[in-house]
Amino acid sequence: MTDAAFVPDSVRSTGQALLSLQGISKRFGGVQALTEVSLTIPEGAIYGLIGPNGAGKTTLFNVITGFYQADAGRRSFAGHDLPLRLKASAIVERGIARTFQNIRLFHFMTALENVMVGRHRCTRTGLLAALLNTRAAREEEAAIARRARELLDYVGLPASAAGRLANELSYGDQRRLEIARALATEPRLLALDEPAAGMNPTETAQLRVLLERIRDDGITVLLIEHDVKLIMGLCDRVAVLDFGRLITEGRPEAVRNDPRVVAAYLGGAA
Ligand SMILES: Nc1ncnc2c1ncn2[C@@H]1O[C@H](COP(=O)(O)OP(=O)(O)OP(=O)(O)O)[C@@H](O)[C@H]1O
Repeated sequence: MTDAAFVPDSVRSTGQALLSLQGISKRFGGVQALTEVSLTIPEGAIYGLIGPNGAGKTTLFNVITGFYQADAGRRSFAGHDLPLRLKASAIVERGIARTFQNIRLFHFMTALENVMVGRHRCTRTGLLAALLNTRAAREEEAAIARRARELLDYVGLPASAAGRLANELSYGDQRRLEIARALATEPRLLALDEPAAGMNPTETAQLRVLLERIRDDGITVLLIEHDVKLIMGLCDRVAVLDFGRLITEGRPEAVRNDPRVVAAYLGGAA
């Protein structure tokens, strides 16, 4: 059974909030996908979002990243209101970058070019300067390429991968490349939609090390993941959705033993 009066610890606590959601609801026709979800992601955390199939994880993720507009609720990011109507591109500009469950790279561009595309969102030189190939535009392009190479190295791709087409890379490397492209927008919150999906155990272990590094370098991480073992071992906090409601939220060891979570996953009553 869900507990409608549940208020997560992280909502009660003050300070350190990077992203706060209050009373977020979303309906698709006759389906109430989210009902008054409130949670706060503390800055500097790896924050996991789990729940059984159809619980509303992807919907909430899409609301956070501007791909869906919530019907009701409020949200704030880094102390500023983040209006529900903001589009995905505006959300990126505010400092939230995402990856996708099904890899969405530009497959016939090189790995380096894929990351440079992400970086171009942050450039200052205008289109006219780029077309005229001014010195400022050339210098900026060189700086973008330099930063893109750094990011490829940061996510663990070998230097030889930079010039290869994205679709020639291994699955695990494509996932890393997606993360590099998201990081190229210099986010404060990196939102990952099932980053370990389809990975073998070695790739998953490497991903874990990378995500901890990203967190330790000051970028907050949000992830949806079906690999509960990975979530429990990696996350600082975990939120659990069931039938569109937040049923519990807290440290992994507390969430793991919460009877509401056990019941949600087993499909029984708490
Ligand atoms: N675009 C949509 N149109 C209609 N219904 C939708 C849409 N997206 C999600 N839903 C419904 O909303 C509910 C929540 O779905 P959602 O995909 O958010 O769950 P989930 O927890 O991510 O599930 P899964 O783990 O299976 O990916 C489900 O009943 C789903 O069928």
